[in-house]
Amino acid sequence: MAAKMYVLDPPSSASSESDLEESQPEFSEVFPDIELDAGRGGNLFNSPTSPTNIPHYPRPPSTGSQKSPRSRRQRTTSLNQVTPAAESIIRTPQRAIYTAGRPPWYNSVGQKVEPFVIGICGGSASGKTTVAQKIIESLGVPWVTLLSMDSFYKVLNEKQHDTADRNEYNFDHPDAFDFDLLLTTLQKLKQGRKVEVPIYNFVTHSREARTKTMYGANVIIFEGILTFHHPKVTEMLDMKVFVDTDADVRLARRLKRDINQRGRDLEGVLKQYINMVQPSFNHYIAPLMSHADIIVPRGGENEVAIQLIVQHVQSQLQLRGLKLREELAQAFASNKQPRPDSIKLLPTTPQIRGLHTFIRNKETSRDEFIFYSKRLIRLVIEYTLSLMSFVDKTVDTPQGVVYHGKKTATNKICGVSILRAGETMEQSVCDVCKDIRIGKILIQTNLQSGEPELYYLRLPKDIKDYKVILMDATVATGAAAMMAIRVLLDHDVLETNILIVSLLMAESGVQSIAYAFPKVQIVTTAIDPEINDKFYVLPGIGNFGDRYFGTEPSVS
Ligand SMILES: Nc1ncnc2c1ncn2[C@@H]1O[C@H](COP(=O)(O)OP(=O)(O)O)[C@@H](O)[C@H]1O
Ligand SMILES: Nc1ccn([C@@H]2O[C@H](COP(=O)(O)O)[C@@H](O)[C@H]2O)c(=O)n1
Repeated sequence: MAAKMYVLDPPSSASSESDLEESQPEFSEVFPDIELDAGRGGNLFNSPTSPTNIPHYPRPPSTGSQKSPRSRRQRTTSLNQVTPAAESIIRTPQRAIYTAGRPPWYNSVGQKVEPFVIGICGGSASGKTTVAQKIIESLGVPWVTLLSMDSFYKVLNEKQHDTADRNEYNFDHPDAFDFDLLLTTLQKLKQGRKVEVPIYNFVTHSREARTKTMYGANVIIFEGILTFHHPKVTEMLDMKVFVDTDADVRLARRLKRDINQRGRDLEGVLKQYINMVQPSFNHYIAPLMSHADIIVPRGGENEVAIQLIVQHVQSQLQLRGLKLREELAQAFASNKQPRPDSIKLLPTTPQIRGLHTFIRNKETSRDEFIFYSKRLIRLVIEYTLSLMSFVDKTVDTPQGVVYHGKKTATNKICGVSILRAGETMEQSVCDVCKDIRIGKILIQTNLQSGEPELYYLRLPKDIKDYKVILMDATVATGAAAMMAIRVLLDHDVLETNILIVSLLMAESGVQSIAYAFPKVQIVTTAIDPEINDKFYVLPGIGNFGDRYFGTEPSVS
């Protein structure tokens, strides 16, 4: 399935422009197009509808200019985006759901697998962005981050602004760029972490107030006129591509683009080109060609060169590729390990076994299934709270007598549900933690690869300061739970501050999580011994989400 390029405004899948006036400042989202219902976290799924049974409404192809009802304008700003697969957008009257997600970017021991970084360098209007778009289209991987060097133009002072307005400021000199910011941004992206990328406005020669939130991906493309200028940046590139297009073609394209899109006039473009763009190209940019692994003459129309690049990237991705679930399923299957202390199993009382008997019974009606699941959820959530640190608190009773009590050491507790099944646990956590904030992570299984993929996330912006109760109804191989934990760690949540909470876990899943993330507490009401070749827990409860939301496939 080919990933298609969509330039959205608000932007495409994994990047979001965080606009100070317009966005909700308390939450950051990966897919801002998804509209959540009002409330603490919003309800992504109006049960019983699941994303898999909502019809697909592919988005019509974009022309490349960013358009939304919020701000319709021509592209005057730097281009940074992460691409979703086009066919994989579900549109309902209320919301859009992206159904192509990011495959695991970590291995079976929880360590990150670095993305493949392609650097594209070349003169202005040589076709760098076009080449990048074509690579993305052909790559067929669902999650690619495209970072543009334009975002890192320095902020100008008043005098420099006047110079720029007279077309006399040299934007083609290395000094025009903030290489420090560029370096840290690229480093963070390469580590899979969240970054805020400036949005550059070519009309005003300035950064916009809003930024774009971007995440590392399996492939990162970084393009710009001086991509290979800084040795530390060049070091980070796994593949260096130079787009070599004739100067007259570049000038012709630039004239058209700058007049149509960047608010310039003919005279100004020519003046800037002759005095700065051309000399800087000859002096700084053209010599960078010697760093390139591949030179692409003529740019985007050179299909052969683009296919060669794509084949190389695909083979590199395959080398790093993961059969994560399979690996996890086998990791601890034959190798019986003692359970680590981080695993907190509720005492297996007759009451707990009784509740399990209801929800494991295939004859249990949906109504009863929901009722008894809710009871069990409440117990596991209360138990989770009992694992928090408590401090002494003394109060006066209405009788004027002192009571020496306790209170939780922190009020900064946040719930994060792994959609869809984890959402069933939200109400319970809201019932026991007053005013708790709820985040959401949508992870689904890719039906072709069998691997979990990250589709959407919405987390409180300051989540790093919180203890996080991460909720999923069941854990089998642990692949999805590990993905969610990885997301939290990438948002700087401390491993010691994460508790993964489930009704039922498989022994090997528990072991995998505990081994990969030893400081994460794992809380559950039962641990089953096996998983089958479809990665279902045995004896298990079947598909919890399907039974709870009533979306079980009908048996004819
Ligand atoms: N092969 C091509 N044929 C015609 N126009 C092109 C071609 N490649 C790029 N362009 C146009 O030239 C301009 C600059 O291309 P772009 O890919 O944005 O270059 P860069 O990123 O190097 O500045 C854009 O307006 C684009 O539409
Ligand atoms: N305020 C600015 C900033 C940059 N430029 C020109 O943009 C060119 C780089 O962008 P490409 O998309 O062409 O790679 C560069 O050559 C600068 O001269 C500008 O005109 N105004």
